[in-house]
Amino acid sequence: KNTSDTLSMDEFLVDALKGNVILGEPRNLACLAKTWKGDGSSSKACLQEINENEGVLLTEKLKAVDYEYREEVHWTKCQGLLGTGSFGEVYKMEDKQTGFQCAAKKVQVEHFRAEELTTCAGVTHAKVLPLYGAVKEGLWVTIFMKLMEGGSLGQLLKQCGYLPEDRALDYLSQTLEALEYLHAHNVLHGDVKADNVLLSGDRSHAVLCDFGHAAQLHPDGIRNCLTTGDYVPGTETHLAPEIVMGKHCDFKVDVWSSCCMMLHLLNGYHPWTQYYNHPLCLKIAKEPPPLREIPPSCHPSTVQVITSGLEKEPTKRASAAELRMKTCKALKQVGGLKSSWSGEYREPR
Ligand SMILES: CN1C=C[C@@](O)(C#Cc2ccnc(-n3nc(C(N)=O)c4cc(F)ccc43)c2)C1=O
Repeated sequence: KNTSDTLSMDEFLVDALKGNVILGEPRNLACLAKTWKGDGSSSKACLQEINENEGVLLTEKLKAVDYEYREEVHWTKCQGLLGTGSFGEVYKMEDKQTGFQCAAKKVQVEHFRAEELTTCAGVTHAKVLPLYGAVKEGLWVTIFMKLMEGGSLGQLLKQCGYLPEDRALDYLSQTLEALEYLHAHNVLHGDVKADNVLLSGDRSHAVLCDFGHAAQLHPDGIRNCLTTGDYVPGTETHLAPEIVMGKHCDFKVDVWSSCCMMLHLLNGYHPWTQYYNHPLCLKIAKEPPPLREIPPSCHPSTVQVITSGLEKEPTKRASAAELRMKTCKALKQVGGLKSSWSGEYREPR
């Protein structure tokens, strides 16, 4: 089918989807999500819109009833808040009909970015959090996703201070696997950090989440400047120099952030914060990369990994694929994954 047919097919589909919740495909959700732009002034929202319920569910475990899927009617939050993502709160939820439990992130329509869904819909990778669907109900967008019993790496760090080198290398390697896949599919994550890495119940598996800052970069390499348009910068301590300087940005910004996360895992605190006050972006632009924050106890190959990922010049910085290989080698050099979860607390360095 040529593009114009496909476009009209998508437009036709969106028209059919408006006002309904169906069991559908990722591309249906991606098309519908693009119509969920907050017009910025909820006063315009007429009564009909406040009552509107539409969306696409991607798994049969979440069952719409008569083309509706409403909170407290068809699904309900259970227990408390799991965490907070970019512009949203995350809850554990249960489908009232099937009893299936998963996680749900609620975002106000005016803060919703279609990229949060268009970049991860249809993405299937062992290291990326699976999307189960999304519905709009009035002025809220609720995004459903797989429940990760181990919580976030950020929460684990708060519990145990900082991680042993082998554990930190293992989580960095899994994060780089996700980035390698996303970058190969022209998706830039935009907010790589410990809070956005979720863990399985036994903490052995990690998945990358939170596409609220993601961007689909055009493969023809047109000048991508993340500080224009509706890009919402990620976490300040993890921002790459080219972002804070408003320069050309590409996938390498995620590699820089992943090594800022690595310093956070190894030290128990974000980089820059022990040496500088806010606004940190001026220091990130001016100062050399924070290599002095690498713990002296680290193996030389671990130092090499972080050094390659914290190159200020993006063209000299390692790609996610290159850094993952270096990280796997470093993990072998330190003797592989040995440290157990003894639950001991390590006072941040
Ligand atoms: C595929 N997809 C769809 C929405 C998404 O952009 C997100 C997110 C997000 C942001 C922050 N935090 C969590 N978060 N999720 C869980 C969970 N699934 O169990 C969770 C559990 C916690 F303990 C803390 C934060 C948590 C999830 C995305 O990636």
